Amino acid sequence: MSTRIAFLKGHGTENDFVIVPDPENAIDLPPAAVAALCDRRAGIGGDGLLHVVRSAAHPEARHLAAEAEWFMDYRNGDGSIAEMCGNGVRVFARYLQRAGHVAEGDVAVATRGGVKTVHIAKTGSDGGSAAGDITVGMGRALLPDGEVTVSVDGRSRPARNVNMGNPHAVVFVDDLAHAGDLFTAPSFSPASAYPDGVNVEFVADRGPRHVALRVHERGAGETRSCGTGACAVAVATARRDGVDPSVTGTPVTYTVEVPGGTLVITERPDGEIEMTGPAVIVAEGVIEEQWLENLPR
Ligand SMILES: N[C@H](CCC[C@H](N)C(=O)O)C(=O)O
Repeated sequence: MSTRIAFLKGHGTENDFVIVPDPENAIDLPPAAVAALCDRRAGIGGDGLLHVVRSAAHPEARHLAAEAEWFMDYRNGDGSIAEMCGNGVRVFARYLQRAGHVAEGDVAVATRGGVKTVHIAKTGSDGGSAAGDITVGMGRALLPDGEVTVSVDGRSRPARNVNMGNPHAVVFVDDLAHAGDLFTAPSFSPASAYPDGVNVEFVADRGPRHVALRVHERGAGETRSCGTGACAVAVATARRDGVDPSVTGTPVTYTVEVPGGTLVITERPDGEIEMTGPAVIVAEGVIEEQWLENLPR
């Protein structure tokens, strides 16, 4: 009799995730297994997978256990590992709340990009789909120097290099259709700018402090939303607009429309970036361990 492993499905502005609760880090999830679970036909389907592990039980998070009881072991849908996932950490917090591990209010979550503070507002009657339910302290953006270009459909455009713990290239366009079909990853130059690949965001203005984006995510393809990408876009747009809260001493807030909804990003004078948006648990079920064990390794 095979063991049945619990999973849940959730999303934040339609960036969707398979959630695998595994407090003691007992479930082996090699890249091929993650890719199979995230497969939208032969598996459960998701842009990524959130492996829910106690920090003390994971070699990469043990040193953070005193600060954050839970570690978000984030994987991209192709099985690759990313340092951070902004929509994912909101959905992760929603899972912790639903499972009774945390109440509404503040919770610290360990990630490969450091410990993030998450504030869970009182869940609305709609189960958390309302915008503005969960706020994440995303840390500071790094804006490395050096020219970067991104090419799609044979046209190169300048891009702003922004690191949110994971790498981003932000391209300003007049029309989001200029991003092309995004069936394949845009190319970038110089190759040295992103030795481990990059998340590419195309941004169009929608009004004062209001932009819209499309994104090709490293390890996932075009997604309906990217939380770290929305933060990178907000900071790149602020700098394009000549705004730097560390200089003005005043926070700046951007509304970022993603194909799957809306995220609100605030950059504070100390450089901390806060992202607010919804997070919804859609379903729960079981994974047949026999199926998981028979996957290619
Ligand atoms: N694909 C990204 C990780 C997920 C980021 C995105 N889903 C987010 O919400 O931040 C990367 O490889 O860096």
